[in-house]
Amino acid sequence: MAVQAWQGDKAMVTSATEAIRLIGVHKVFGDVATPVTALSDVTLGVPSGSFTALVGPPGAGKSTLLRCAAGLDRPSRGRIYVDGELLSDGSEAALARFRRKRVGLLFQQSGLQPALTVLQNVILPLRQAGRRVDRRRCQEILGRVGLAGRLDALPDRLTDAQRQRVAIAQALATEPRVIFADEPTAGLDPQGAREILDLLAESVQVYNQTLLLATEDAGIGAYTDSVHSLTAGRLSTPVPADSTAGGG
Ligand SMILES: Nc1ncnc2c1ncn2[C@@H]1O[C@H](COP(=O)(O)OP(=O)(O)OP(=O)(O)O)[C@@H](O)[C@H]1O
Repeated sequence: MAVQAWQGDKAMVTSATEAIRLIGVHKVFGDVATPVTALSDVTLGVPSGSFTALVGPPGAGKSTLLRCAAGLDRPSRGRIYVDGELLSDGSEAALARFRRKRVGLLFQQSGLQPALTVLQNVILPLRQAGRRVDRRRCQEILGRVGLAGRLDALPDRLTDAQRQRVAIAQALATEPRVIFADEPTAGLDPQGAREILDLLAESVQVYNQTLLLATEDAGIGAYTDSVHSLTAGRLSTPVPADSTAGGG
């Protein structure tokens, strides 16, 4: 098991089954005169192989938490472990390497390259990470997200939901252990949103990945293993999926 123990933290339970652990994470933006506290003493464990949601209103700190956990931003205080690696101490170069190799990012805007086809967009992150490109596998992933017939299409010929499917395929292609998704269904109609969430839930199972997803949608529990609630930068007790989804 690649996950190291969270040693030195006597209060924490050592766990080899957690993909993400935040310990006492604070994040303050702004200067000393006008600080904005985005995260306040957040401690959170996300089990390996789970689909975990972070729910909260606008400004609650969801994006900040995801950005810190994905190594895109640094906490002001506290420690973050992802896939057994302590992030908070890493250099910029080490963080960038970590992101390319271990983390998948799925954000509101898909960030697809408009001049590249669907298949080329899925191959791109592999090339950027210096990885061997297995076109057959990329095609298989695109088939799994329902785009087998659109491999050669350019992004502007797709619907919003299809573009988000390409972004999911991109996130899956590099085989990250952990995927961070920030409002991945924003702007989609209810049917499109349901399809994307079903797809993400299925991908977590098929590829045995860990997904931490931020949303304002309190109904997310129907898709996830657990839901954490974030309000004004503070986390409240997780809600077991059984109590929100009727055990299904
Ligand atoms: N780069 C930044 N500089 C200053 N303040 C920031 C910055 N990023 C976030 N904040 C502030 O931190 C707080 C949390 O913002 P964050 O975007 O993490 O919340 P959120 O729950 O993701 O909300 P939303 O869904 O609206 O993005 C807010 O008060 C926000 O204004």
